[in-house]
Amino acid sequence: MPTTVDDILPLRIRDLRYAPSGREVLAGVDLELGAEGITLVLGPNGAGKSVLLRTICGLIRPGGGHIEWGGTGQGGGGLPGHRVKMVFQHPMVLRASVLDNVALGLKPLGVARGERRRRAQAVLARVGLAHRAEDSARQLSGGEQQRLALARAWLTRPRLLLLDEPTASLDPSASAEVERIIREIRTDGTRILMVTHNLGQATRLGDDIVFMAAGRVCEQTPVQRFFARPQSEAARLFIQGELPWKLAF
Ligand SMILES: Nc1ncnc2c1ncn2[C@@H]1O[C@H](COP(=O)(O)OP(=O)(O)OP(=O)(O)O)[C@@H](O)[C@H]1O
Repeated sequence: MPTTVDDILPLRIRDLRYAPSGREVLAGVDLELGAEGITLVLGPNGAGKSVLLRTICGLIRPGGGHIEWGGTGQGGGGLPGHRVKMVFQHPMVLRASVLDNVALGLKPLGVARGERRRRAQAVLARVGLAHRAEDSARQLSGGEQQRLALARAWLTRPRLLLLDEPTASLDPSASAEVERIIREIRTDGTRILMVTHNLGQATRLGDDIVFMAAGRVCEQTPVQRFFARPQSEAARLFIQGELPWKLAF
């Protein structure tokens, strides 16, 4: 039986460092992501969670360390193109229709215009925005814009999706809808690494938790064990609401 070599996962990160102007923002991050599931990144403000995601997707160049993509054993830190996508707390929305905003995701892949629009329409139906396809994207609510951003990322069937607080500005019902979409994207075969400050959301969505403080990963633990018996003192204080809002670097 032929074996498929996964060019993205597992993802192995070793001793990742980033110190702009000499201040350590990532102070030696070790992390491993297996082939499936949803990993939630928790930690206090300033822990380096967003910087870690931006470094993984190539928006920030690390000062040191190693990112190894996939099961080939070949590392080097190069990003394997469109197979890794990131969605931000405030999504980028162009002055164009909802459909064109989503179809845009397929343009770099050389997909013909008609096919781009057909696939965009199909993914819009999956995020509940099919009826808004021809509306101006800038007229969408915050929750709808976030669903648009998820649709644009989902359209390309990424192997790994990085989500930086995608529900931080949303009300509970809009958040619940985004959580439903995230679960569907995962079921479709996309690995998810997501930052959140919402502990309820972490228990609802997460398979495991990566807890960060002061630019390091303190622990990576299955979700139920994390909340019942965190391994690190920093995580225990964080769960109890007693960790200082920002740890000194
Ligand atoms: N592009 C950047 N270049 C240099 N420093 C940065 C950059 N982005 C963030 N920082 C700094 O790195 C530190 C960690 O920021 P980061 O946004 O990763 O924290 P976070 O854990 O995501 O916090 P929050 O929960 O508040 O979003 C902060 O002190 C921030 O000012």
